[in-house]
Amino acid sequence: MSETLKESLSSFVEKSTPKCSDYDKILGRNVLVAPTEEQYELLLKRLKQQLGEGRGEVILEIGASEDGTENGLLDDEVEAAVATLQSLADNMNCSCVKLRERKETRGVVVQFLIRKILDQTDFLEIRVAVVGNVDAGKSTLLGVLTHGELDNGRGTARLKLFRHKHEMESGRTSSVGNDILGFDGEGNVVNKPEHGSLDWVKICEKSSKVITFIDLAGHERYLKTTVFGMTGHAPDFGMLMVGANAGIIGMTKEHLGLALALSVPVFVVVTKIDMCPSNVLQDNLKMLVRILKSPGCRKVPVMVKTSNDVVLSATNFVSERLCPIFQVSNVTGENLDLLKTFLNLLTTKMEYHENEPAEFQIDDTYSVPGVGTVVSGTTLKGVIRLNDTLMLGPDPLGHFMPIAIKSIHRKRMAVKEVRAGQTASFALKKVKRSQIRKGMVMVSPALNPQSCWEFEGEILVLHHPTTISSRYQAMVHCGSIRQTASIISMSKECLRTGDKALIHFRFIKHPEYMTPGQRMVFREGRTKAVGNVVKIIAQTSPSHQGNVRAKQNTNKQQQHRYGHSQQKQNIKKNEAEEKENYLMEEGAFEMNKDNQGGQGKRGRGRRGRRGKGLDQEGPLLATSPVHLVNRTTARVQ
Ligand SMILES: Nc1nc2c(ncn2[C@@H]2O[C@H](COP(=O)(O)OP(=O)(O)OP(=O)(O)O)[C@@H](O)[C@H]2O)c(=O)[nH]1
Repeated sequence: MSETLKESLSSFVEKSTPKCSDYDKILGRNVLVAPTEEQYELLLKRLKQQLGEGRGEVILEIGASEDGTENGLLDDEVEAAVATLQSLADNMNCSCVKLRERKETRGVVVQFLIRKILDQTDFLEIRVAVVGNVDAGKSTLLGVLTHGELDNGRGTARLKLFRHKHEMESGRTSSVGNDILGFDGEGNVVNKPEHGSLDWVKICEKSSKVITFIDLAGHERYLKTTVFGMTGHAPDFGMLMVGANAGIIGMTKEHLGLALALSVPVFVVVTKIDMCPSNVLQDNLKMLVRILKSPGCRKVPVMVKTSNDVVLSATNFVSERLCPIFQVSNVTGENLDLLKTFLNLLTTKMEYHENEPAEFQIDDTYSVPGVGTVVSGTTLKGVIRLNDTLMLGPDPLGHFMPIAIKSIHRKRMAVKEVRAGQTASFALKKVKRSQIRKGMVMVSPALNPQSCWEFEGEILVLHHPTTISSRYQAMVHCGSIRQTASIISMSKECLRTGDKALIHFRFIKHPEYMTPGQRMVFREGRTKAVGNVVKIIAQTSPSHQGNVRAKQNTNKQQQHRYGHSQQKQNIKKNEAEEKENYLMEEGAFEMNKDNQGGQGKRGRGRRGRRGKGLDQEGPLLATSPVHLVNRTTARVQ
């Protein structure tokens, strides 16, 4: 183990290791060597609890003494302890894989990965949001990891991941993409591309753990999409990418700040070490460590250089505070094995409640030929089974409608159920894609879901150039909700950077489904505030503006349903409007410095109508059919 890692961890581990009096009887070096019956039962109970906390896996150490002195087991003791551990693992239907062994004062201390053995259609799921400035090498690293082929330094690896024609042409990611990396029980990568493409079903069948990378755009103009990826896709971890030669530039700090604000634990991957002079690399690493340790971040950075470091940092990566740093090359492959081992060992401590009524947040919708309307998203609570009836909503009037789950896919694999913490897509019957939008939910009828136009949030302003006061409007990101809201009132007269306040918000377009305690981001351009939803304000009649809008939308829906003579025309009009709304949402009509062409005029018109305070960024998504077609047929999980 490198000295720096040892030093950084020693103080940290002591503070973060929980002491639990219930399990006093199973502490100590020898407990696994010859446990009594009572101890064995307690060990089993503890293992069950740890597996539950780690969503199906845990790293255990044998041979460490209670007080840290006289560590280590002798050869025959190790044999006995391993036999006990194996028996405990068998009892819990788990695999038991040795990770590393170290010499201590008395003998050896060994660490094992205990992982639940699941059937072919089940696997552990970890979501990693990939962030970092443009050109940091995000898409390239994902291409290299998931396809097993190194990059040539000129972008060959990333081509496998781009979804849009304009991405191929510009080399820039613009949408939220998903890529998966599967590990079998022994920790081997199972991804095997056939003719350049990956069969997700095969990967999932062979995997006991699947890492889903949420590939987010690095460019500032796509910040709205990046924030949506971080809030709406519920990542367990953030992988912050930094180009070795460029260092902390552009959006790197913004993305790090976002992960911190959303309490997503972060690890850093420094790429391009093959092409960076060592003095530049050292300077950039120093700067990175300084930023991570700064009062704003309060992280404990650790450089991961050996496989021992990997196990140690993965074992202690239970807290948001630790921040492992990897230095890799996508061209030579240096240190990529360390990163892969680390990914295999990642376990989330996020709590998911399977016993509560189901809640599913929708982050995308699709029209799949021959299947119909499909929604994808994350199961936040409970278990959703085939043929369950859930309440889908809220619609523009704030209502929910019952909807039956006709088929479920996890990572494109047909399954019978999904549990809290897992992403999935559902094929829905008798509902048009145009009736569903990102941010809607599907929840158990037992929750009797209510929508809200207004809510209260406790907010900390991270950055604002001047002051925020009532009637200020900005984008609320909360789960997969992404809608402009205006400030009705605040507990303070005005807010500046660093101020905290209780704020009463009102959505401007339609009601949403929210729950107290949800994390939220309130932002416009570089203005950023974060906080929690504290109160949902039940409201029987929405605001006037909302009411009119809601009525218009409902009328359109009724016309769809009852098939008036103008039905076809209306459908066309609705579709055109929906397309326009979508493009408007994505900022395609907004003016942008890089594009002063035909769209600009339209952009000004839109901007004019949308008024002050709306999202200022102007991603120039292609408005060509290519983009729209791609979007519609984008990958379904
Ligand atoms: N020499 C070298 N080049 C790399 C490495 N990683 C990425 N590159 C190159 O860096 C360029 C940018 O990589 P991308 O993967 O597109 O960067 P990105 O962070 O995904 O950029 P956005 O998608 O726009 O956010 C490409 O030309 C890659 O070939 C590396 O480790 N070494």
